[in-house]
Amino acid sequence: MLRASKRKKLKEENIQRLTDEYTKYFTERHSFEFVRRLGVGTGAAALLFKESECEASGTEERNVAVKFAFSEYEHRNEQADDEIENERKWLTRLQGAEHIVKILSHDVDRSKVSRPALVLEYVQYGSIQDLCKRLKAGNIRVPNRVLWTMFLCLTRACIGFAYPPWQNDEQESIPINGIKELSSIIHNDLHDENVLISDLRPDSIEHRHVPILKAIDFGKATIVPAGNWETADQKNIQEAARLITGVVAMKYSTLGDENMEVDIPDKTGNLRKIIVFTDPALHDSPYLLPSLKNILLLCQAANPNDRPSLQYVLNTCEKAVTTHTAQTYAGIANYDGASETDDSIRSMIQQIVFNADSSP
Ligand SMILES: Nc1ncnc2c1ncn2[C@@H]1O[C@H](COP(=O)(O)OP(=O)(O)OP(=O)(O)O)[C@@H](O)[C@H]1O
Repeated sequence: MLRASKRKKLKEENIQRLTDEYTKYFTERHSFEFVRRLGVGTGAAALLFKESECEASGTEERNVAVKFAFSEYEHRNEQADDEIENERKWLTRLQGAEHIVKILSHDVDRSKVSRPALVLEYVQYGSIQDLCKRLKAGNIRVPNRVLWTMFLCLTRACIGFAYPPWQNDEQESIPINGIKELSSIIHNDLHDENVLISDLRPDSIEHRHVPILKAIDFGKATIVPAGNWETADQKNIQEAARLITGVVAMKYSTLGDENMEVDIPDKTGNLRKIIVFTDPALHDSPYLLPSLKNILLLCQAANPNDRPSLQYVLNTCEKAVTTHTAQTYAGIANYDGASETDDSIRSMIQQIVFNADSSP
């Protein structure tokens, strides 16, 4: 058995060797320039490159992420390689959805590199986990209106999984009259390091002040078989609501889920007792609008059949994002509703997202 320090050293050497290999490969074949390492997960590492392309109008530059299979333990290498290939398959199928990271069309010649790799759109403002760390350090509460927008993003990502194909950064919505078949794809690993923060979209109501979120890491994605106890939509929306719970609780990777019985109004407004499995910080939060708290709780119902449909969650979030103003939050006791104005939201996002250092 190797000592932890020795294992760490070997791991670092291994990542560096693969980094050198990919830098050589992409520099020679694709006019890429290595910038820095983006992150290391359990089965892969990601590198940032600057890509320059000569167009008639001059040289165009863009940042791209290269993700390659890597694992700390050799016996898991094959699994890590399989996950990259699995991710390639799903990202190709889900290509074009606005809230899912794009796979870029650079095939990697496997005979020239030792491990499989993907070239991806670079999502530049760090993960939800990075955000939670900053919130915790600054003891900053995320305004309700920002939470609604973030949840709407993740709901659209879930719709993205459910109804491919998509085209040209298409905003995901439920197709009408069954013109698309339900895919039953589950992401299967939608945790706070697998949702990254991208840019604002000044011409979009949803992303004028709050940047767009994108799901990454489809290595464990799969299809839920028909007749499973939990459908793909039920599982995906539960993971999405849990992620927002982490933002409310300012906890990252440390949510302490518990079963609890709560009274929640159903679609018709009747109170029902429902068992939910979530961190008590969500239920106990004094500053959330009841409708936001309820929908987050409901999506984490222990019985998947109690979770709402994607259509219901989409309609509820869309309505909140498009109609709520700071005034909507004026009645919450001991809460400074001024933090819900457009100006406050803009300056908070500037402080905790755009001015923050997202490099490791
Ligand atoms: N497209 C991207 N843009 C920016 N950073 C990225 C991108 N893809 C990956 N990263 C960074 O690299 C890290 C590792 O990537 P990823 O989560 O996909 O690896 P993994 O080993 O499959 O993860 P896990 O441990 O969740 O299985 C991410 O947490 C993120 O910080």
